[in-house]
Amino acid sequence: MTDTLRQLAEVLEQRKQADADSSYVASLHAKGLNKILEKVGEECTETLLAAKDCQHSDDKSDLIYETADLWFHSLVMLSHLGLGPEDILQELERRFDLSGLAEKAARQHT
Ligand SMILES: N=c1c2ncn([C@@H]3O[C@H](COP(=O)(O)OP(=O)(O)OP(=O)(O)O)[C@@H](O)[C@H]3O)c2ncn1[C@@H]1O[C@H](COP(=O)(O)O)[C@@H](O)[C@H]1O
Repeated sequence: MTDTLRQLAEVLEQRKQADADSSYVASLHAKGLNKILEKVGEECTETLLAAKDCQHSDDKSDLIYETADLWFHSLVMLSHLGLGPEDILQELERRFDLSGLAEKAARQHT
């Protein structure tokens, strides 16, 4: 699973140097951060709608498709800002064995 993210991140880094006419990722970088954020927001909304629509259905394919779009555009956003999936995975790993409720309580006492 992590290997897929690593491979995609490598492609995204290569596409920073690519021609915007032949690469969707390069075209997003060329349009700049605001366009990338607009796409992340759009995909986020589409993911929420797909989740609502499929909650009582056995067919979750739309949710899988929209979440893939959201993850992909989030990775482009991170790449644009000099970050990659390894930074997020590292943060998630740091949180292993730390209850969300305990973490929240600790924050409220600082
Ligand atoms: N995983 C993806 C991926 N997921 C989604 N998309 C594109 O993201 C876009 C999603 O935007 P929308 O659904 O809003 O469609 P749209 O209306 O065409 O978009 P806009 O015109 O509104 O920007 C579509 O063009 C999809 O093809 C992706 N484009 C590329 N990748 C990966 O990135 C690699 C590099 O892509 P290129 O830079 O195009 O070579 C590819 O080999 C893939 O591995």
